[in-house]
Amino acid sequence: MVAIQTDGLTKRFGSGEAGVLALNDLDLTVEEGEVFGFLGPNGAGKSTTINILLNFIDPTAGSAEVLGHDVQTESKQVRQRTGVLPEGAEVFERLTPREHIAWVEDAKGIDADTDAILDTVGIADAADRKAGGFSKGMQQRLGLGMALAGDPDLLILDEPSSGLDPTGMKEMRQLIREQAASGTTVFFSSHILSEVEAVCDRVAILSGGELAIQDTIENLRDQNEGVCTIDVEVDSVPDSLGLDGVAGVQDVGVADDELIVTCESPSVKVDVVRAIDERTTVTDIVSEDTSLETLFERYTGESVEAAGEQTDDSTEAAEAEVVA
Ligand SMILES: Nc1ncnc2c1ncn2[C@@H]1O[C@H](COP(=O)(O)OP(=O)(O)OP(=O)(O)O)[C@@H](O)[C@H]1O
Repeated sequence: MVAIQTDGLTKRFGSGEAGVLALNDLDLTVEEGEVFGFLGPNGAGKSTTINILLNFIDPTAGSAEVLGHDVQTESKQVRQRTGVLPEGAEVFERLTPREHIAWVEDAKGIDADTDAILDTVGIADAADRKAGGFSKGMQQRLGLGMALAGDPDLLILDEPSSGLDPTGMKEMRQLIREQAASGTTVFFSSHILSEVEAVCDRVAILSGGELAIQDTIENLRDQNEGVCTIDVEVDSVPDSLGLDGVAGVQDVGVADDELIVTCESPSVKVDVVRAIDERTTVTDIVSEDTSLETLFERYTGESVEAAGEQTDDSTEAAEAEVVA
């Protein structure tokens, strides 16, 4: 079944020359059980899309369904079955996390296992402390806890790692994976492309209010990778490399015990390694995939930095720590 479907979704703010076409004829499909990454530079229309899905704003044209419910006429059912972490989640300063979850229980008419949720998001120790003094990361964790209340079928997370430290980011990935494994569809927007790459089944890239592409990251790579290079380390370079007969090999270079082979497409790489392996012992292979960053830049015409990814030293250090 389809978790999110938009047909010709269009949103114009204002009119005339001062008007902004925030979304233009967006057709998006998110299957149930998927982890779906929603990407795009600042102003691409991501929040506008999410706000329409949650019926916070009306589309100018087109329609959208969430979990089979029309977002405008059946928004109550949509909200009942959807957990939302808005961008920069704000908390009620005078309420404790326990009271926040109780507030969601009231609003949605559901029962939640509050202790288990607060434990999952890592703020069980602060369950009865007023949220006024919470750090941004704790607020984000609390926001996520509120999204998880009632065991929703769909999680919509707007920049979920915003404000989280490296440990928090790692836990967020883990949690997204766990939610997906239990059957929950996860739809999230992010500027942190490594995060998207690590957890998503499919992505959509928005650019200027229009859908530039939606596909699996693998397919995007396959379609976009042209000429590529593979470095094959061998224990001794044979007199004849045996690569003349391999279709798709464009060039071969030798440096010490390394063969640098240029292939016309990624699918050639396997044949290259097999051919070399028949004549000598392959000790290492280095092959770089097209990164999501490259794809993002290709589809949006913007560099990731310009599009809003934080690439300051602290973020890079944090990411490195997470990967490690
Ligand atoms: N209430 C509004 N009134 C007028 N213009 C708006 C309004 N909300 C959004 N826009 C405009 O619509 C366009 C899309 O904005 P939107 O917030 O959806 O982008 P986004 O992809 O979520 O960006 P970001 O990554 O910066 O959050 C932008 O040009 C924005 O200025």
